[in-house]
Formats: sequence, structure tokens, C-alpha cells
Amino acid sequence: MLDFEEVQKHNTKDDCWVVIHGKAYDVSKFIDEHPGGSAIILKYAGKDATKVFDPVHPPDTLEKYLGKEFHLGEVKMPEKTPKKEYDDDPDEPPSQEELQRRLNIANMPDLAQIYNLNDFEFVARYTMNKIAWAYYLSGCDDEITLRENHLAFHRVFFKPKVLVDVTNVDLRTKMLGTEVELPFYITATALGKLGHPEGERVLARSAGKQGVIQMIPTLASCLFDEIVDESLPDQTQWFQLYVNKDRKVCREIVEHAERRGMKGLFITVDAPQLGRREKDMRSKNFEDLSHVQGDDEEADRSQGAARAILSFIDTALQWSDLEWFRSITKMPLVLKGVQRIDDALKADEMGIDGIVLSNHGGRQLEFSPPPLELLIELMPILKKRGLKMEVYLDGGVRRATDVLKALCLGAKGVGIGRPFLYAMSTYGDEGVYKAIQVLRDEMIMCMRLMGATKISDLDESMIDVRRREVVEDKLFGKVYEELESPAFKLK
Ligand SMILES: Cc1cc2c(cc1C)[n+](S(=O)(=O)[O-])c1c(=O)[nH]c(=O)nc-1n2C[C@H](O)[C@H](O)[C@H](O)COP(=O)(O)O
Repeated sequence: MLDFEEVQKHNTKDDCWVVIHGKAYDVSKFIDEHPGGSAIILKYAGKDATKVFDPVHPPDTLEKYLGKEFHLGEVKMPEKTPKKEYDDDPDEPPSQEELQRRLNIANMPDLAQIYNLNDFEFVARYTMNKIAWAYYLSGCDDEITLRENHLAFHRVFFKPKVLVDVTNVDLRTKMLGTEVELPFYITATALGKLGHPEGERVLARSAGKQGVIQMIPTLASCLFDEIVDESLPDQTQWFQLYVNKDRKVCREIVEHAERRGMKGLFITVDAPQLGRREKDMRSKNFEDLSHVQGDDEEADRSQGAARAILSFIDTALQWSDLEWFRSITKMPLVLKGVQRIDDALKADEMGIDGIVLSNHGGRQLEFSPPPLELLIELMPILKKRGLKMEVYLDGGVRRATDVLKALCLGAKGVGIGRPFLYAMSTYGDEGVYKAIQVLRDEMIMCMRLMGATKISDLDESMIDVRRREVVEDKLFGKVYEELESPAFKLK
């Protein structure tokens, strides 16, 4: 067993050891290839790097990517001082802003004071660590699409029926052939451990308890199997795939997902390269983790956590590849990130099982169309042609009314991202459970007030899609984080 004092001696670029989970690793030869850049490793040379390693790397990363000869074995770590709430680095005392954040956490409202999904965002803004908040919230460029995703729902109104017996409301529906309790799902969002030490396992547990589908991301912080093992035996989960340039790796991932019981393969098609998420880029600590795709040395390396993890993505993915996916799996195939009518029609013609109208939550191409507006235009065309596939939507869904508008327009279900991340990051399992509960309760109330008792009652006769002047959205505006240069200042 190695002494920690021995590890501390190896703290230079040419002779660099780090400790992860009580084991030492010689990363001297790996340091220049690290997708997240060398600076972050150097910062922890000769030290215990577990706390920065965990949120951004699946647990098997070192097994997979660092040769056995560099695994140096167990380290006898110095006696841990009793676990303080915050294990501050003695050389780096917490900033005023961090102290304020800790005070906010101590004074957090309890869950009984959380009335809607936006409340989770409000609490998250003042209690999450800046890096996680920046990564989760970040839209691309000026975040026009991020805002328009949500505001698009404000331009659609209902035509509620009255004098309907609405005593019993049934929210159950089918998605990709599976019976579900609720017509919304927890969509794929990477790096769950940035917000909560158990990351995507929190989402799996809460989704299972409420019969909600979880879409497991390729870039989860937790191991795929850890997340699946956390779910209930009969729980429905889908898998989101970032297609790897290496088709052999891709095939192994897809076949393993199928073996573990995934009921849908969602191929993300809107991210051949990552959008420019400036909040994420500004979050200092990941500046050193930045690595732009490809090896363009001249490129701007301050690309935040996002770029640090996506250099494997296949930028050459195209329609002709879909046959190959059809040949390697029986799972329903869904294209996640369709943003044009003709692409949607092409997917339907090719017999793809479904599409998600999505712009990645406004994190990719600025001025991509709000998915709800696409849905309004697309569904009449698809219905006229004899719709075969299922159409989903995600982006900006924050209220039951948003869910119900999408369903009236013909969506099979909607994906929700950030609200569940904020609920997880602030209140853990109970938070996600409450977020689902809040949305469920809102849906029952809204269905009653619309004169609908089951999902199949929801059709285009119940909504008015004429464009309207959008009133200023006070609540959304209040929680919405204004971009301030260069550092965040909590108001
Ligand atoms: C908020 C968020 C979204 C991400 C996401 C991470 C975060 C923090 N990540 S990302 O790191 O690559 O950008 C993924 C991802 O892993 N794969 C994916 O298909 N979509 C990803 N998305 C997009 C997500 O699946 C939904 O399209 C989006 O979250 C829906 O918008 P709302 O957040 O407004 O509900």
C-alpha cells in the first residue's frame, strides 16, 4: 500500500500522480491527451482529485482509458478529519459568494412551499454550485431559443368544454407501446452528479415510484448499469445515444442497452457539435476541462464542461446510417432533435418509430424553431398522410398546460429536462418526486377545467393556435438568470 506522502512527491507535469477513490494513478503520460485539458489535472497533481473527477466522469473511466501499468494501487490516506459539511481546501478558503450560497442552503424553503416547477429553478439558482447551475441552465449564444421554447406555449390558448362529468380523470397513455401513468418523461441530460452526488440514480428512483419514464443519457455521470440497477423491475426506461464515430463501440453500447431492457433507442441528431453555451463556458473551474472537438489547437478552448466530454461524437452521421441501427437492435428507433417538417416526413417515410421535436433545450443552434410551433405545423400534414410514427416534443415545458397543449396538438408525450435537474439538485429524491407530483396534480385540475377525462379526449378542437401578443412572463422572468459578464452576481 502506498503512503499518501509518497503520492504528494509526484506533483509535476512530467511526474504526475493523482488519487481517485483511495487509489493512486500515474497520469504523466495521459495528461496531454486529457479531453478536459491538462490544467485541471495539474491542479490536483500529488493530491486527492476524487471530488472533481466524480461529477464529470463515469466511474469506469480509468479502467477504460488508463493502461493498467499506470494503476499504482491503494493509498494509505491521512486520517480524515471528521467530515465537515464542506471539505474546503485549506489553500483556497470559500469566497463570499460561496459563503452566501451555503447560507441560502441553510435557509432553503421546505418542499411544502414549492408550488410549481419554476420554484425549483428559483431555489436552485441560489443554492446550486455555480458550475452545476451554469451547466444545467446554459442555452446557446444569447439564449433566444431557450426562452422562445417556453414562450411558444404562451401563444396557444385552450377552448375548454363545460358541463362534462369530469369526476374521474385518467392520465394513463401509451408511449412506444408501453403503458405509462403520465404523458411526460424525464429526458436525457448529461452529468447528473454535477447537481447531486447520486446523479441519475436519483431520477431513476423517483421516476420508478411514479410510473414515469426516464431516458438514460449516454453521458450520465453514473454508470449505465448503476442507473438501471436502481430502477424497479417493471420500470420503463429509454436510452439516449450520442453516436460514437467508432461503430464497434456504438454497437456494444446499443446491444448492452437492449439486453438491460431499454424500451426505446433515442438517437440524438441535433448535436454533431455542441452549441456555444456561454454560461457553461464562463464557469471558471471547467475552463481547464475544456477541449474543443477535433484537435484544432488554435480553437477557443474555453468551452466549459460540455466540450470536455463530447469529442467522440460522429459528425458524419446521416440518414443512410439509420438502416445499420435498424439491423443491430429491435428497440423502437426514435430521432431526438428533429427541427424541420421535411426531416420529420422523411423519418416517417423511412419507418422510424418516432421523433422528438427538439432543439436540445435551446443549447444547440440559436434561432432553432420552438418545438411547439413545429408541432402546430407538422401534425396536420402527418395526419393527412396517414401518420405512422409517434411524435414527442421537449423544450420549455414547465406547466401541465404546456403538456396538455402538446397532447391536444397530437404529441404522444413530452420530455422535461431542467426542472427535474433543479429538483434533484436542491431536494434530491423528494424533490424529483414532488416535481412529478406537482405536475400530476396540475394535469388533473387542468383536464377537469378543460372538460377532458382521459388523454384521448385531448385533440385540436380544444385549442386555439392563433398567434397572440405574448404578455410578459413575470414568474419565468424572476427565476430566469440574466447573463452578466464575466462572473455571476447573485442579486
Ligand atoms: C438541460 C440539459 C439538456 C441536455 C443535456 C444537458 C442538460 C443540462 N445534455 S448535454 O449535456 O449533452 O447538452 C443532453 C444529452 O446528453 N443528450 C441529449 O440528447 N440531450 C441533452 N440535453 C437536451 C435535453 O434532452 C432536452 O432536449 C432539453 O433539456 C429539453 O428542454 P428543457 O430542459 O427546457 O426541458
